[in-house]
Amino acid sequence: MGIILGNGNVLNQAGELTPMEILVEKGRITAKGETLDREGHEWIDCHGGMISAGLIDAHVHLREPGFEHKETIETGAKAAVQGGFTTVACMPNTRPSIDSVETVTYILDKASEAGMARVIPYGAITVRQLGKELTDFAGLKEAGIFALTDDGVGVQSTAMMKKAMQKAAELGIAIVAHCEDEDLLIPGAALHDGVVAARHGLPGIPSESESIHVGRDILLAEQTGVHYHVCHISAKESVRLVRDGKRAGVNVTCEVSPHHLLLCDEDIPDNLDTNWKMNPPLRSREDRAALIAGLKDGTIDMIATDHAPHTQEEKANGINRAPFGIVGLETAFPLLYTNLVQTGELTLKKLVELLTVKPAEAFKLPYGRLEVGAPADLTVIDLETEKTIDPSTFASKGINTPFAGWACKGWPTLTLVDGKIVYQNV
Ligand SMILES: NC(=O)N[C@@H](CC(=O)O)C(=O)O
Ligand SMILES: [Zn+2]
Ligand SMILES: [Zn+2]
Repeated sequence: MGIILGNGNVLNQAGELTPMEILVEKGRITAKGETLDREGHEWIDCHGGMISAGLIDAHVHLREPGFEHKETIETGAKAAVQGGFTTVACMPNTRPSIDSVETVTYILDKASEAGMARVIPYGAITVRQLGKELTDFAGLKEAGIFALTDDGVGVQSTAMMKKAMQKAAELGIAIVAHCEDEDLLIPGAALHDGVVAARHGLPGIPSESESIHVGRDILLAEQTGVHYHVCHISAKESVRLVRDGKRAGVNVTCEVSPHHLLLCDEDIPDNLDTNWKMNPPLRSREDRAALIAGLKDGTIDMIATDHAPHTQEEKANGINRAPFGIVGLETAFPLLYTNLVQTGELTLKKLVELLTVKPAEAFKLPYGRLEVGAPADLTVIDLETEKTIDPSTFASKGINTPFAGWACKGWPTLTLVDGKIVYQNV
């Protein structure tokens, strides 16, 4: 017996929503058609929602092992499916960091116990993410890592980055970079080095602290031939460097977060609420415009949330001492749909691609496509009902978001992973 998703619509090649039923059997999509034979199958009413391939997030922090007070693999994977994400790639800045086969195995076991979203762990580039010694790339690959990154910190040494890229290229693994040159950081700086930091008399985080690493690494990627991916791109100069790198034939991709697309430093409230503190910081209005332009012209390959849960106590430490980071899994699609698609900045088709097939293509994942034969990772989204973002409804332990109270359409109502219903709210 299979499951038919009925009374739903899918995007066609032209980007129009057209009625379509989807049959799911034994974890795969086995048929698509305007009306399918219901005989012997369970029929689920999608209430006119959009049926899409499950969303993919190449950048989340699940905090386990070590920081279970912020999030666990179970709560994070549950937050993922509640947000329509069926695959999430989790970052290695845990304790211990994901720098050993044991920790990779631990995470994969916990994720399959949770039985929610697929969780694909990143391996650390350097041991304990200290930037001093490369991890065992081949061993980590064998254990099942998604790609390599030291996200949370930048790889400071150019020589170390070059060595990492050479080795990763040999093994066919991507190097994914948190771009931040610590030489250019002022301790305690929390906001972008721009008008808002200046108005508050605060030290700022300059755009060059990011873009210098982006430029350096694109040159190294050109040399080594590795697939190089830039995390949470935020500065207009970084976008330009990636655009030029692509033009020059370098194998470079990048992601942008929903918050950098939707907010800029001028939106930060005067009380300096720490839910507006994240790394990289919200940059200027011009940077935000450059990110949207980069999405439109294909320079930016995908949207990734950088879901970074922290506790209320940690976030209550004031703008200088609170940790960087905001949650994103449960608000990404509604926010982007409402504030980029409904406003006419992006088409719905483009938004869905940026969250499905584009990350799948960049990282050669077998997900993200609504095709017969593909794994049945599916998301149904209600594009009509408006609801207000309410952190008390989050499955995540983190409620650190600057978007509480925003009215949005585009809420996921049904999520299937591997043919199993893991979230349903209809
Ligand atoms: N983005 C953030 O502001 N914080 C991330 C670290 C990171 O993504 O660099 C975290 O782990 O909390
Ligand atoms: Zn980062
Ligand atoms: Zn991150």
